[in-house]
Parts: sequence; C-alpha cells; structure tokens
Amino acid sequence: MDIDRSKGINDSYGHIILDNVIKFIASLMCQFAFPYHHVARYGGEELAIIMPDTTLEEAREICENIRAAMEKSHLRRKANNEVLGIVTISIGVARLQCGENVENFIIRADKSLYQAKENGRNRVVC
Ligand SMILES: Nc1nc2c(ncn2[C@@H]2O[C@H](COP(=O)(O)OP(=O)(O)OP(=O)(O)O)[C@@H](O)[C@H]2O)c(=O)[nH]1
Repeated sequence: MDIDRSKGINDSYGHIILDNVIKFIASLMCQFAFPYHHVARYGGEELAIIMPDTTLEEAREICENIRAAMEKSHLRRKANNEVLGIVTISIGVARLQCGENVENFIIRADKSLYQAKENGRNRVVC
C-alpha cells in the first residue's frame, strides 16, 4: 500500500502531517484486517498486511474496504481544523504461490502496486 501523491502532502503541509496520515492509514488497516493478520510498515510511506489463511478474494475485499474508507475520510489538521483534502491510497495484492521465494512474492506485490498507480491511483490491483 502506498499513499498517492504523498510528496505533495509533505510539500504543502510538512512531514509531521504526513506522518500522522501514515498513522491514520495504519489504524484503518488494523480495523479492517482479520485479528490474525499482520499490519506492518514497509519502507517510508508504504505499509503492508501479511494475510495468512486468507483467500485472494478476501484480501481484495479487505483492501478495497481500506481504500474506500480512506477516500471517504475527510482529514483535518489537529492544530487548526484545516481540511487536508482527499488523500487516497493505491494497493497491490499478491498471493504467495506454493514453493515461491519471498523476494519474488514481494516483487509481484510491487508490480500490482505499480499497476494500481499506472491505472490512475486510488485503486486495488490483484
Ligand atoms: N512525512 C513522511 N514522509 C515520508 C516518509 N517516508 C517517505 N516520505 C516521503 O514520501 C514521498 C514519496 O514520494 P514519491 O515516492 O515520489 O511518490 P508520491 O509523491 O507519493 O507519488 P505516487 O506514489 O506516484 O502517487 C517523498 O516525498 C518522501 O520524502 C515518512 O515516513 N514520513
């Protein structure tokens, strides 16, 4: 999962605001993930959920719920209640294949994410 146009948020509002957006997205991910899933930060403004014992369809639905909840969230700055505007996220999903090594699995998840960005952002690609 990667925040769309996060550089613009940093440039307009500063790093602390984007840090708070990252925390908010992490809370949404924890809210929609199953209790036995693992929500993690993966690099700077990228987050990931490891979903054992989960079908691709369930994974897609969870990610779509997170994406939609983010799109509907009207984020405001705590300090002055200023509206940040709509912040969206793009999500790439991959299913670990039998016998596949982790590096390859991550490359495929990254390719899905890249495709989500290419297709216009604010979407989930499996
Ligand atoms: N505040 C904050 N900024 C971060 C963090 N990690 C990465 N960034 C910033 O996130 C931005 C990532 O920008 P890019 O990867 O160029 O992409 P983008 O602007 O999000 O655009 P797209 O991903 O193409 O939609 C950079 O400005 C980084 O400095 C972090 O932990 N906190």
